[in-house]
Amino acid sequence: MRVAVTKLTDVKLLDPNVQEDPRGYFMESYSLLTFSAVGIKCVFVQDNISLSEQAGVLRGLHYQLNPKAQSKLVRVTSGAIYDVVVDLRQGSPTFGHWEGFILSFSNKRQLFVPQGFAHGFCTLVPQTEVTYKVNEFYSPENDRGIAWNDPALGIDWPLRNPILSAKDSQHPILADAEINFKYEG
Ligand SMILES: Cc1cn([C@H]2C[C@H](O)[C@@H](COP(=O)(O)OP(=O)(O)O[C@H]3O[C@H](C)C(=O)[C@H](O)[C@H]3O)O2)c(=O)[nH]c1=O
Repeated sequence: MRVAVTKLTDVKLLDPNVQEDPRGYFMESYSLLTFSAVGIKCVFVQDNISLSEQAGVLRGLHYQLNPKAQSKLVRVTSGAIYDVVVDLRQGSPTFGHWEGFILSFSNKRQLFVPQGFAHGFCTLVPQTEVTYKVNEFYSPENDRGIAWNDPALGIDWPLRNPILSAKDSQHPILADAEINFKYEG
């Protein structure tokens, strides 16, 4: 498995080994052994799947507060997304910085989003299914979000008028958001 360097420390973009043969392909989408070897040592406790029927759906930017903060391992099992993370760790040299990645069924790339980051994506094609592992259970009382279009973040989404849930159209900007993550260097 190859790990691409990202601009945000601890965020990892992964290219798993794909074993192709005349029948098609096989790949280990997750293994504690190979993922620990690249520094992803958390134990995942829940798998999530979302399907977005249309292109232009934007889900995010979400995070859970401590003590229920989540690390996420994200991959696309149908279609394609522009996947975005934002550093929310107070004291981080990249606090408030964002980075975007194209994850797709065809490129088989995965993104590791550590706790302390907001996460969101927009779909690039219809019928896009996103599958992701989390290392902490869903906690509605700790579920928070920041505005996808916060001018201070300046995220360069590949769309202008996304399809949003009511919740995602009402998140505060980062400056007004409740966060409790500390950068540990
Ligand atoms: C996250 C979650 C949600 N739900 C329920 C709550 C709602 O009744 C329904 C849809 O939830 P929500 O609108 O928050 O789903 P998304 O907009 O896809 O949010 C997710 O997508 C962004 C990109 C993320 O990174 C988060 O992990 C997650 O918040 O599923 C559950 O039952 N369990 C869960 O773990």
